[in-house]
Amino acid sequence: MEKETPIFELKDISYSYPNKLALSHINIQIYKGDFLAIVGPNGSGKSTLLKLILGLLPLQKGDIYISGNKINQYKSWEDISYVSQKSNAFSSGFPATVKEVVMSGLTKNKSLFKWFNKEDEKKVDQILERLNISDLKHENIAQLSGGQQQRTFIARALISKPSILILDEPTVGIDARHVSEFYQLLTRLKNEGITIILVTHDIGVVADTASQVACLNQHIHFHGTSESFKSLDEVSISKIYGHPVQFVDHQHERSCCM
Ligand SMILES: Nc1ncnc2c1ncn2[C@@H]1O[C@H](COP(=O)(O)OP(=O)(O)OP(=O)(O)O)[C@@H](O)[C@H]1O
Repeated sequence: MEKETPIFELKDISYSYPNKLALSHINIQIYKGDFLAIVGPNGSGKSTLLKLILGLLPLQKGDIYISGNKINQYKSWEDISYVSQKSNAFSSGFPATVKEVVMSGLTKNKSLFKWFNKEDEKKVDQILERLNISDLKHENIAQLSGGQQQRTFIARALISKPSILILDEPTVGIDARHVSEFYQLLTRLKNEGITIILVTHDIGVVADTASQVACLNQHIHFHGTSESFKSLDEVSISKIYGHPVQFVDHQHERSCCM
């Protein structure tokens, strides 16, 4: 049987900022339908890795292939949606409603100067309903809570029906109920066949939600199924994090204290 082409293939990637080595010899393959959680301590290179995958930083060493094409020859960027860590950092005067922000997610599929139509309005309504924020449609984005803003940006990322969703710490500042709703949404999206790459600090939750976990700290220290990640002991995870990690046993799940 012919081997499946990975959606993303990173070959021996290293990246340095002036005076700072951020990533060293990264090799990783991500396949269609994978839900990969990338975990690691602060400053371990997670955002840098995402930015390289998205072509937002230039390659210095190594190669990245997307669906078999060298990254600089890849053309179907509209298939990839990205929600950045700073998406919900707004100044209070930012003049846009939830509807406008979500609709702007359709612009990458439109030719310049083409106005939005009734069909686009319908898409906005559907995605707002799906994320349970229909009531916020005409609210000013800057005046919403962090959790509401986050869901608005997820809606914006999803409205163009991407086949790949990349999220950088989307649950920062979100309360526990919304975090749990958010992971249920990701599980649904994964079941629909969307490939998901998620950078997060929620180790306990991702181990139960993602299909694969990669532990990054300049190098990839571990990459495997979430089952094999869950079987790692405190000593192994502490080594990855570079400081002691203690597991807390809740009734149904394991979480981490760092
Ligand atoms: N623009 C930059 N210039 C110089 N150094 C940078 C720059 N961006 C990141 N770094 C450094 O590179 C390293 C990796 O940063 P990166 O943001 O990728 O880590 P991270 O794992 O995403 O961190 P966090 O969990 O805190 O968001 C850090 O030491 C950081 O200080």
